[in-house]
Amino acid sequence: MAGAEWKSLEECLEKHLPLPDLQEVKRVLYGKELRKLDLPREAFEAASREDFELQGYAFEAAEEQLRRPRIVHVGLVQNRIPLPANAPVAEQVSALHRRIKAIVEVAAMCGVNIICFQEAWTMPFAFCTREKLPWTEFAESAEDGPTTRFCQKNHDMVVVSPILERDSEHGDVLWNTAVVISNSGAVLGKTRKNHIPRVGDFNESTYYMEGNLGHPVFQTQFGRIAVNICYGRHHPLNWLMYSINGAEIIFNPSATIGALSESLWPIEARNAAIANHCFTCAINRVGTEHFPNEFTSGDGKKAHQDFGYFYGSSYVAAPDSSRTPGLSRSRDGLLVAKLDLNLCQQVNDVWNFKMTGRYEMYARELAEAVKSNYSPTIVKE
Ligand SMILES: NC(=O)NCCC(=O)O
Repeated sequence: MAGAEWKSLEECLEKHLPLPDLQEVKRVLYGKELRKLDLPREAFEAASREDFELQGYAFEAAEEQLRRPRIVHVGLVQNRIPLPANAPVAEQVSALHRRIKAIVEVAAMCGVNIICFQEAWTMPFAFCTREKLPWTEFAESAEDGPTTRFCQKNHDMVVVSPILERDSEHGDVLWNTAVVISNSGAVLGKTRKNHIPRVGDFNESTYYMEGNLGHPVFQTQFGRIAVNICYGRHHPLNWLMYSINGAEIIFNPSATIGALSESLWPIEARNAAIANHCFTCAINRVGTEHFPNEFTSGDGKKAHQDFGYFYGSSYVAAPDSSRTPGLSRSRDGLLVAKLDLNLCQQVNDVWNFKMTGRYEMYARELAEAVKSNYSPTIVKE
């Protein structure tokens, strides 16, 4: 499995395919070609100074007679942890705040309205270790913890800030949470990871339970948004419920490694955008994180001190099946995408998945299927 030395699928295709083949391959793999955004020169200069990748693409919709275009610029941030996982907790958090501040400033230059960071962005993804300290010390209040206060200084942007939450008002319970901060600076609300992985080194059930807040959708000045945290992307019903509640953009802040999921990555969020007539934004962290103590995961493999390679490759997908190229597999990056939310309804009117979804039939059948005395309908000779 390639690490940082293999830069991206896109770079590989561009290097090896003759132009006519490249165009057809891209048409099939990425849908209709997106226009590159003309981002300000000073944004590229700042990105280069700060050593992160900056890319921008526009998703266009047809002109309508009765509705004006509903334009929103989203920003997706992927990054490495700047300090090693054994550095003092407060120093790690401060270093991540500093890193993200530099990227958010460039997002502001690019006119980003809604920005989303990666899953548990204030910490190393330490849940593989199953150790409690020091990792539980990274947990903070969603309402007024230091990271939420940091995100409230936000350049008139809505900020989606996925953190490890400590809910001190309710038994000090920890959650995997995304806080949504309005562009006014107010905390609009929070949402919690609904599906907790029990796969490979992803031992997250040691730290928190499945989310108990359902599928909230946040009405922002720029559109209705929802957050489907990482492993939730493998669950089509999770995407569906955010969409049924009216989400036009669903963010998927993640932490996932190449050996486990890289072949699933380009498919799942993109399929969700198609199936639910909405935009989806898939974000993954970058690099290999090393932990002080060895751990095993009951899979017969030798004890090890790292998770494997987080392959970045963040991208945005649209309801018409088009998608941006991914950010690189190896560098920190900011992906800016200009969306016209009118595309959601336009694609809905063409494909009618909501109208043809037969949800009442599935609701009835699922209500039966979850009963303990259910026997599956199998017709036998
Ligand atoms: N963070 C997380 O839920 N990772 C699980 C692995 C995956 O979904 O690819």
